Amino acid sequence: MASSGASISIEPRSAQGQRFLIIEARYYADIANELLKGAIEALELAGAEHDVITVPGALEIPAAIAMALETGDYDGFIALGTVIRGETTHYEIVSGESARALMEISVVDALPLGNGILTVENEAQAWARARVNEQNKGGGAANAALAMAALKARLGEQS
Ligand SMILES: Nc1c(NC[C@H](O)[C@H](O)[C@H](O)CO)[nH]c(=O)[nH]c1=O
Ligand SMILES: CC(=O)[C@@H](O)COP(=O)(O)O
Repeated sequence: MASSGASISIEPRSAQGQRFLIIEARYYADIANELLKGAIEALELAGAEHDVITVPGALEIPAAIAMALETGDYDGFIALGTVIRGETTHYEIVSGESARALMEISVVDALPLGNGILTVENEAQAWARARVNEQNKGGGAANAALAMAALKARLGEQS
């Protein structure tokens, strides 16, 4: 049955004139490089500008976004990192708390945010997800941020 309501697409439009901040945790530096490559390619393809800031680990990403928010310079955020399970319960803290804090800040502050923090069992799983010519999760996170920025702009136009 056809809907009578307006349809709001979240397909990214051209992001010309928009600026995104990539926050990358370089805990696993080589994997971080690949995630970053995918994210930058996606932003450039959409015509968006970007800055990159680096933090030590995934747990620092949400606070870095909170700090950057105060500048008012960004239309969206892309969180990149890799968390690999070790011997202890620390994995649960790093993977769960980083995701929880990202969800919280994105909802509370209505932020276009793509979560590209891999949470995996081993490096092989991480590489398969990071490689631009495989799962390209960095590009996927950037595309999610672009889509949400487009949605926010469209909803702003309607109000
Ligand atoms: N084990 C991983 C970490 N751990 C470090 C934390 O993110 C944090 O930097 C530290 O606890 C100091 O506050 N970070 C990752 O990004 N990936 C890991 O696998
Ligand atoms: C995800 C982690 O924090 C992990 O790398 C820590 O390893 P471990 O549990 O062996 O200390």
